Amino acid sequence: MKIIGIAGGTGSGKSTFTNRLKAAFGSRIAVLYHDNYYRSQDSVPPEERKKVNYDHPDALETDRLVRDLRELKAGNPIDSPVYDFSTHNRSRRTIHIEPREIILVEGILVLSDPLLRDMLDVKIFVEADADERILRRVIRDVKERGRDLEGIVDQYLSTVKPMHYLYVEPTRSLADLVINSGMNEVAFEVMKSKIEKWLEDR
Ligand SMILES: Nc1ncnc2c1ncn2[C@@H]1O[C@H](COP(=O)(O)OP(=O)(O)O)[C@@H](O)[C@H]1O
Ligand SMILES: Nc1ccn([C@@H]2O[C@H](COP(=O)(O)O)[C@@H](O)[C@H]2O)c(=O)n1
Repeated sequence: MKIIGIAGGTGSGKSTFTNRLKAAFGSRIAVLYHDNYYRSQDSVPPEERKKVNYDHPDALETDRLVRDLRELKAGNPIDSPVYDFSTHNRSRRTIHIEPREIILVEGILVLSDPLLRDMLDVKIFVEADADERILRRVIRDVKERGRDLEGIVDQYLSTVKPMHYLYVEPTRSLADLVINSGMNEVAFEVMKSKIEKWLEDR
């Protein structure tokens, strides 16, 4: 089994790149989203949840993600948690994931944790200008994550932006490949060929 990590700032195009690879290989690839491992906040009142720093590594249960990857590597299925951004909490659902030859792990901080990073066979960092990333995030958070403009701006200035420069951006230098867009055709072809080779060699 090979594990590919896809990191990068919010709105950089991580999901875009991940989804293109997934679409090319279908059921031979499984995807684990680090976002699904945001900590459960059952005991935190809804108003308080909005104030949490979700861009700090401590907001994520990365040790559970590492355990799940180890299980998959050992040939065992896992039940991944599912996160609900509209309630800032884990949903009651889980996703059953069977071991696959290729696993993609996507999230802003997947290159930040040393244990997780050491499990990755390829480390990718997707970059995009900060203004483009925040503009994309505004549209996405309003349309898909139940947020309002004022809240998005407050959160961006108070936590998302400073944490990006503290924890996300420094992991760029740890990547094997830095790509300038999730739509980058050359990077897609390179990764597609690499995955095809892995699958042939099995
Ligand atoms: N190169 C691009 N050009 C235009 N829009 C893009 C590009 N890359 C991503 N997007 C759009 O920006 C939004 C955020 O991209 P996404 O891949 O979800 O980012 P991330 O997973 O890094 O937060 C999505 O609506 C996506 O369609
Ligand atoms: N309750 C939450 C949890 C996380 N976020 C934000 O999600 C961003 C990471 O996801 P991307 O798809 O944008 O990479 C991260 O920047 C967190 O701020 C949130 O808003 N609410």
